[in-house]
Amino acid sequence: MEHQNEQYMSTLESRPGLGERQRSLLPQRSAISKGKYTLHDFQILRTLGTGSFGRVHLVRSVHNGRYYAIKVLKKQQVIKMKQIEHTNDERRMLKLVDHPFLIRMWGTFQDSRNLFMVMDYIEGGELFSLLRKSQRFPNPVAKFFAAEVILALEYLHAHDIIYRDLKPENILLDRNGHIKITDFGFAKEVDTVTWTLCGTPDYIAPEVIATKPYNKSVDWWSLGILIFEMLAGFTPFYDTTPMKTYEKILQGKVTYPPFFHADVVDLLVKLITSDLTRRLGNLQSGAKDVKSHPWFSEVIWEKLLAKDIETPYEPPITAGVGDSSLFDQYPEEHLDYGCQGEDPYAQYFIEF
Ligand SMILES: Nc1ncnc2c1ncn2[C@@H]1O[C@H](COP(=O)(O)OP(=O)(O)OP(=O)(O)O)[C@@H](O)[C@H]1O
Repeated sequence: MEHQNEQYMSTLESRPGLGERQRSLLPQRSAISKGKYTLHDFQILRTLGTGSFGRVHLVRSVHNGRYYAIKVLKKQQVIKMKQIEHTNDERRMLKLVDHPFLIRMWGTFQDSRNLFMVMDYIEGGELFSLLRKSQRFPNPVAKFFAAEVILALEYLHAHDIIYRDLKPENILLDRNGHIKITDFGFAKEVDTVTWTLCGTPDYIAPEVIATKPYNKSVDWWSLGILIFEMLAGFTPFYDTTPMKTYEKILQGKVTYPPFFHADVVDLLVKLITSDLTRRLGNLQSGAKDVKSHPWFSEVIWEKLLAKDIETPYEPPITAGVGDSSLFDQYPEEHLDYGCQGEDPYAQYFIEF
């Protein structure tokens, strides 16, 4: 099973200050403080996933015996890839957000080489793995996951956060089969527009490729790609290289498989459009327009938010709490965690 782990970030970067908030609209969750934990508070069990800057481990608290996921980022790698600002953004966003379908972070700490983020452990694995195993989802299953994603996006957008990296790899399933969106590495708090080229090739909106200013609209585009992929088993602009994929995205020609329902084609045509004045979600009524689309007519949004709706798939978590059999295996490597020597990068990560 291969993850498409290529992400593209350009040093075009957001132009400083433009449209970015100085202070957040979200309440600061006081329980999350920096340096609240140390490595000694956890026993590291295994690797759950790897990313561009480090890995995510399953860990167990030596105090309360509970399982958590710790995301570790190598400072040197973050700096090499010019991701200091995004990393600090990720920490800040995760500290702020509080929603049933978004990952919860408990705290952060650092040593001289690495940054650590302590999060809830979500046992059901990635939506990506389930999708590859299933090849494609039946209409109601895709609709259920899409609807939970919409509630998460609605919440983020209401707080002026663009997520920017929606894809099945970043959607985890909890033990009951509800989604949790993880990886806020590209999330950004903006009140107008931004410019950074980031995301994953297949999911990038045309306005991002064309380096035009963009906003929350990019997440609605990615939602369209996600729904397409869940129903088809492949993405609409798939090609062998990112460059060819970008070309296809800019051409904007989508072929809808004949087994797609007419309702969903209508929805996708309105999401996967480069015309920002017509893209659903990006219009006057925002997320409401998406939620009231006929494809979602049977969704009772309040019940869904309350998790008061039966999930279509319950992850087979056989070994009880802390089971990690639904995650792929990654080769374990020697860990250089806990170094307390000289830290040449200390000034870049004072929030951790
Ligand atoms: N809270 C969690 N519980 C369980 N598994 C998790 C959790 N957070 C992350 N993972 C696993 O680790 C993987 C990598 O996490 P994440 O995407 O946050 O890392 P990343 O370094 O930002 O990766 P990328 O370079 O792909 O953006 C996820 O796809 C998932 O499989």
